[in-house]
Amino acid sequence: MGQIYKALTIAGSDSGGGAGIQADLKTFQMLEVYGMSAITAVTSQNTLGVNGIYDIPLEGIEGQINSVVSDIGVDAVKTGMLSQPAVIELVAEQVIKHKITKLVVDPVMIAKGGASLLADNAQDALRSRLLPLASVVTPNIPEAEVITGMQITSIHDMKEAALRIVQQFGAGAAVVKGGHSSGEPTDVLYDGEQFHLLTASRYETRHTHGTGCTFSAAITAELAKGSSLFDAVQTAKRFITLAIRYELGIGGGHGPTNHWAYWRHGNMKESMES
Ligand SMILES: Nc1ncnc2c1ncn2[C@@H]1O[C@H](COP(=O)(O)OP(=O)(O)OP(=O)(O)O)[C@@H](O)[C@H]1O
Ligand SMILES: Cc1ncc(COP(=O)(O)O)c(N)n1
Repeated sequence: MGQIYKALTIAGSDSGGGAGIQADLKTFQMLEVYGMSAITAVTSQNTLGVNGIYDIPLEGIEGQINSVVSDIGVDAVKTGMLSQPAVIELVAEQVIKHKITKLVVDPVMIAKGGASLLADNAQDALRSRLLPLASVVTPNIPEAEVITGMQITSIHDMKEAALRIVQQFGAGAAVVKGGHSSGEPTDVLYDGEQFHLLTASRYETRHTHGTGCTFSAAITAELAKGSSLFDAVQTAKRFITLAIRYELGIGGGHGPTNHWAYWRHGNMKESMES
């Protein structure tokens, strides 16, 4: 079987299977990384929206992380929905305690349907406790605006926000995602030294539930395998573009992306270009 690479996601459960823990584990699996989870909250959710949020007690979250790390070990970790300031605090402590060096922080704040997945009073904890530990942070445009306090209306602004997330808040790198912009969905990576723009075609579809989770999980999987940050982000961009392009068309609202697409269509050269 060769070497087994391992990744842990610390995030919320999406009963509908398109975002959160479920999206992360499907993505890890497709990229041939062994996936593990520490669930922070259970959501009852489908493509129409979030119907309920049930937070897991702190000792339960800590127990899941300790169980996994102490026995199986992790090559990379990602965070998603962290829900409350105390959860952020706990995760930061665990990252330090377990000497996690490859940490992808997806600063999940609001679900596509509008439900809040991060308490308003948790934003400070996110900025001060978690961002300095992150190898890379992956906000969408509204999240980058909340983190930096600046308005983002152009690629120039996206670059400025990515720069601030690194220089002001201490993250190793930042990718400001362009899914919420108009026009091509260009993502801006600042790796601490230079900017890289990652562009793809925009597919007009309502089935974009969990795009951010899937993208950041793909970065995590590639980092777990030892890829450079730039290569990991490039692979993740390809993974999510194909997952959006080959939509499944499930559910009456914002349906999930297609986590099989990279595997089924990823080796077709033209699949990203047409
Ligand atoms: N319609 C689209 N066509 C192609 N790529 C897209 C589209 N929408 C988003 N993307 C890409 O998907 C990735 C995720 O970006 P997005 O800005 O949607 O994240 P997000 O809002 O955090 O996602 P979510 O909250 O749904 O999990 C980025 O690489 C972005 O460029
Ligand atoms: C448990 C969980 N985590 C993350 C998201 C964000 O995904 P989206 O913005 O596509 O709803 C979500 N809806 N649910």
